[in-house]
Amino acid sequence: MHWTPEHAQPLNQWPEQHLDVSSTTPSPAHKLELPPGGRQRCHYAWAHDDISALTASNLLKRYAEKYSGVLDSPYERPTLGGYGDAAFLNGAKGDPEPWPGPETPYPLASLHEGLPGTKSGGGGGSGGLGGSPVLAGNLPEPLYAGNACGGPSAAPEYAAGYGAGYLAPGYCAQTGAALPPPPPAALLQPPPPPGYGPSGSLYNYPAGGYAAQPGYGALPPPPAPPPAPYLTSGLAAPTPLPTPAPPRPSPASYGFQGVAEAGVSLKRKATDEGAEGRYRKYAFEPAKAPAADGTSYPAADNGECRGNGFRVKPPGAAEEASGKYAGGVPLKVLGSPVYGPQLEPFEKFSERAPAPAPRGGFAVPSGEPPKGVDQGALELATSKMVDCGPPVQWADVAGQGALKAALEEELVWPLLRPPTYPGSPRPPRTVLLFGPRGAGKALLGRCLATQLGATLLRLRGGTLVAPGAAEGARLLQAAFAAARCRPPAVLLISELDALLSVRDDGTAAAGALQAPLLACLDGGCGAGADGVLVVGTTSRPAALDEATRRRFALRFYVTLPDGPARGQILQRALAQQGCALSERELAALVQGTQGFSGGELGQLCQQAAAGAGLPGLQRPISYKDMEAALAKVGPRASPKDLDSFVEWDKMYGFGH
Ligand SMILES: Nc1ncnc2c1ncn2[C@@H]1O[C@H](COP(=O)(O)OP(=O)(O)OP(=O)(O)O)[C@@H](O)[C@H]1O
Ligand SMILES: [Mg+2]
Repeated sequence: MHWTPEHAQPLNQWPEQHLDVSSTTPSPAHKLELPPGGRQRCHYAWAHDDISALTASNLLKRYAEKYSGVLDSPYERPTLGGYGDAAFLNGAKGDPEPWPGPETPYPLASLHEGLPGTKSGGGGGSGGLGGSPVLAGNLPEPLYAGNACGGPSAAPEYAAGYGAGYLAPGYCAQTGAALPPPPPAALLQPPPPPGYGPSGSLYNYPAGGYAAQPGYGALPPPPAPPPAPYLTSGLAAPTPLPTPAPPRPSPASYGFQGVAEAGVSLKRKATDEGAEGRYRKYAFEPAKAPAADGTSYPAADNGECRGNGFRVKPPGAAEEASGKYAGGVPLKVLGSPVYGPQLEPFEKFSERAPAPAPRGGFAVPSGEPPKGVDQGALELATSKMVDCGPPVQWADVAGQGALKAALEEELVWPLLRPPTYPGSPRPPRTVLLFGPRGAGKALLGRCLATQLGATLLRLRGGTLVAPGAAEGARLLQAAFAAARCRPPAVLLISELDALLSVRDDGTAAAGALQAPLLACLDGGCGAGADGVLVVGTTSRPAALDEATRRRFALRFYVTLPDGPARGQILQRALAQQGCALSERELAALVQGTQGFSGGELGQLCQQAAAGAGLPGLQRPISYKDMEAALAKVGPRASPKDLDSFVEWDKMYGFGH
């Protein structure tokens, strides 16, 4: 469509123009019925996204080049014909015709044409509602009803330039509450002259806003507008900020700035659309879900020595004073790497300073010897039963990770923790460790004493039974009394099953020492007092009758060491013999000692050492010596035994 003088008529007398920017004839879809009494509706292409991005960007470019020149030169109202560039009218694809005459302002000036207050004459703009590239096509009502649709007009002399900026490409009043997003900008214009702007009288929106634009009222806000021809008017925009689609402001909020900002972002959208379809990136985006948190913390590196490798003493290294704990300093006892926080080094039990006052439930009044206990027996017990071995850290027990954790959580911490409230349940004072011979039950008992900072008193069931029931009973009571005298104390009774005679059919029978044992466990002879923990161990749990079994609040299965634990025990034992097998040999040995207990592994190494020569004269143990020793030392626990442990654990154990 070409610009004709009829377009110079007042806006509301203009014939309805519904131009599809892609053609000069309105498409049926674009032909909107005028609402009754409604004013001229201008429906711009961008609301119906008829203009292609390419066109928009071409137009943008072209106008940017052309329009920028205008701003610098005194404004001359161009002749009417100057706006009629068909390309802009119709956003026709392909290059628009050369711009006629001097740089003319943004063709939107025509929007002001015929508006009250606009300078008459020649009209302006590029063909009025349908005349501007912005206006081409069926775009929704301009926001400024006073302008495009009969409102007060923009100051004429700036109309085109500023009006263009202000009226803005594709900007027309919405007759409804739901307003299309403001058109983008051509709006990067220099600020309008004073009085020309939303606050000026120029814009008085109809009271109560606009009726809903057909098709807009009830619908969800339209998608962000596609690039529109109005972009042609924009000067070279500064790099618009990547802004999300502007919120849909109410009509009154559309000031020059508002539109400018919106224009900028929309302009950016258009160019972005034109460039790589980045338009969408400025549309409103729901917040992205935070990245799925799939990252787990890397498992602790068990490869390091602290994890589960014994710190092997280099061959020939001088034997360190015993009593030091693992941490690179060889111990007399076999041990596994650090478990849990490294504890303070302890001195030997006998030389050690008085045990640190135990904290929490294990704190006890100073040990008054219990009444009625034979003093002789007490001294005997104290001298014979108190264990002066080196402290044992969790790390000195190879493997058994789950069991160590259970012991710490179920026993050590509750004992060391102060009673949470008066009358709170007392922590357990008795624990039964059962499992194959040499599996490390006593070692764990010693470890508990170290963790509790307690005096360790050890006795074996077999030793008690030997002198006869009466003597045994006396010793037992003395042991419990001694423990009571040196709180906190751990009373480790190994081979508990020996205190109970067992019928041939394997069922438990009341043994000679069962009665005194139960009495002591029940608190007689001072055992149940605070500050004394009784650890019973047995490799024949089935021999314990129910009465005895129930006296132990906790019951844990001490299993045979697994492969890695066997490797650690072997390494340490061999290192103490000044032997260093190759990795491969060690691996073969670990493989060949399946089912061995820790005790049996120790015996194996001792056997190999014997094969390597007399003590003190022996050469380093070789793999061959180990192979020879394997012929003599084997695992004692049979698969049947192991099954019975598992069964008993299922029935009476605490699992871990
Ligand atoms: N897990 C282990 N880590 C390090 N050394 C171990 C381990 N298990 C056993 N040992 C060593 O094996 C030997 C026997 O251990 P312990 O006396 O604790 O076995 P036990 O279960 O009490 O045997 P028994 O049932 O015969 O009393 C000890 O020298 C101990 O240091
Ligand atoms: Mg033992």
